[in-house]
Amino acid sequence: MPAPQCASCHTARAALRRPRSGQALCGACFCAAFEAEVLHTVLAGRLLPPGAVVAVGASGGKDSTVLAHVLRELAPRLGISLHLVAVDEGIGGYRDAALAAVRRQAARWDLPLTVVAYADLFGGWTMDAVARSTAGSGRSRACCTFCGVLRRRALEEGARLVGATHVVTGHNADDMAETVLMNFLRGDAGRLARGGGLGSPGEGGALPRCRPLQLASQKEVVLYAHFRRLDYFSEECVYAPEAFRGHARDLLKMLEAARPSAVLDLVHSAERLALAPRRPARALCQACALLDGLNRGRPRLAIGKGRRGLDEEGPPREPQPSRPPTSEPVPDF
Ligand SMILES: Nc1ncnc2c1ncn2[C@@H]1O[C@H](COP(=O)(O)OP(=O)(O)OP(=O)(O)O)[C@@H](O)[C@H]1O
Repeated sequence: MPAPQCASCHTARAALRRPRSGQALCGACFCAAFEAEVLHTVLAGRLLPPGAVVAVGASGGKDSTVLAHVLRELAPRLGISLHLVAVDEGIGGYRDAALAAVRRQAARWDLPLTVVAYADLFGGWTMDAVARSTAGSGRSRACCTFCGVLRRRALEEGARLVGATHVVTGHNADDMAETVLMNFLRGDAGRLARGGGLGSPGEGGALPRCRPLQLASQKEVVLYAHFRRLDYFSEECVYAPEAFRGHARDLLKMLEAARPSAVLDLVHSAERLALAPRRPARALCQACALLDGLNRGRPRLAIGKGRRGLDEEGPPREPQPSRPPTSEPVPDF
């Protein structure tokens, strides 16, 4: 049976059915619809005002590749300028190849690119050194906790370096729904309450951040990359396989099979949640608390598995001399 006609232009043959609506579209009309929806997300949420200098967190993966491409298409209408910021976490056998993809994108799209490295920002610590330091049971989970916090800080530093006024990341609806599930499963009411919405207005002096793809499904991000023939890096991080997120992802797939709207329902429920009162400011920010634990050779304390961790409050600690990760810290996992 021949493919139906595109429901939008009525001239080309449809190349896909949109996963959520079932609408049959040709590749060109699908890409135009996808871009229009991201434009709507940005305008309706007032995420990026005219004149904004936007640092795009560029990992080389499909989401940030699609985000950078879509924002480049929309930039003239939004009146914004873009700067790619890539973070080199120091993950051997993974990040170098991903960074090569970012460099190709920057050259092809004629966008400025700045690379910032954990090793330079965090007193010599790379993710490989952190992984060695936290080796033992639960190693990979700890890696993702450290990496998430440090990457957030690194992106902020990179964005400031290039004079950005806003930071955007490529998180899509599936990423957000997984995060909501993870926070529920961990009973982390504070993160649930803080994680909703399309971004943060830039509290505590931080640059405003947003996620323009937050309402786009992973399947459609992949379809957009396919029809726009985008070149991206698709391998999984070497530390990801045992991360807790994998369980949330499996659970989400089962939920979605039973209830196709489950992903967006979870995203929207998080937007409306206000479970926990705001926590008082910590003596140390998350990144500094983690680095402090690493430098003491006690990473377990920093992620909340010790007596006074990331999620516990306490009086400020005496500053410790920074210890470069040349010798193996005593693992306490
Ligand atoms: N090394 C990095 N440098 C700059 N930004 C990053 C980096 N890693 C992640 N990000 C930003 O954080 C977002 C979420 O990253 P994460 O790795 O959690 O998810 P992802 O779905 O695999 O994203 P992507 O497909 O873009 O890699 C990315 O889309 C990107 O904007």
